[in-house]
Amino acid sequence: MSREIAAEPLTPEAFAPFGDVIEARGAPSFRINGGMCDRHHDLARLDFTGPGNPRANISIGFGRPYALPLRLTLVERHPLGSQAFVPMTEDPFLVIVAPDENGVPGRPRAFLTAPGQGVNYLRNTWHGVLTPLGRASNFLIVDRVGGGNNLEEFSYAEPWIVNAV
Ligand SMILES: NC(=O)N[C@@H](O)C(=O)O
Ligand code: NI
Repeated sequence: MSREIAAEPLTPEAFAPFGDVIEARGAPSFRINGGMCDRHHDLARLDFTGPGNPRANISIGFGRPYALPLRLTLVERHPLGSQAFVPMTEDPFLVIVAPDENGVPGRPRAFLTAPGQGVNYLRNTWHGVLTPLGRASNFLIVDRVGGGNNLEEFSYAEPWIVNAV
């Protein structure tokens, strides 16, 4: 079995089992501010649970770029909360997810974002860490603060070679 992973274009349909694509696509949900603003509403399934009064947290991550092809060994998941990354530039980034197979991640899938697309990982979804491409850039992060352990990491025995052709 090849350990080469070719990135796919990020689409809501393909990504749906893993999370949501955050972007202003198609007609707006509705207009606000007297018609001066088109609102694309309720784009992500936020989900925070567990001990210690969990709540949403907004942060900014200054992500440094990774070179391709990427040797992927580490994926992680957040059992107590969803996690969203929205780029603050038009630069693409790599979105890596994997199905859960009895508690361990299976073969990863990689998606390349179109300019401006962000993602929301559903709670407990295996994913690679934030992987900017191109320039170092800021990302808005929406995830969980609260009690308990919200990070589970897994290292594959052999690396996957991820590329974006
Ligand atoms: N820890 C953190 O803020 N980021 C990671 O969870 C990640 O998915 O990049
Ligand atoms: Ni994460």
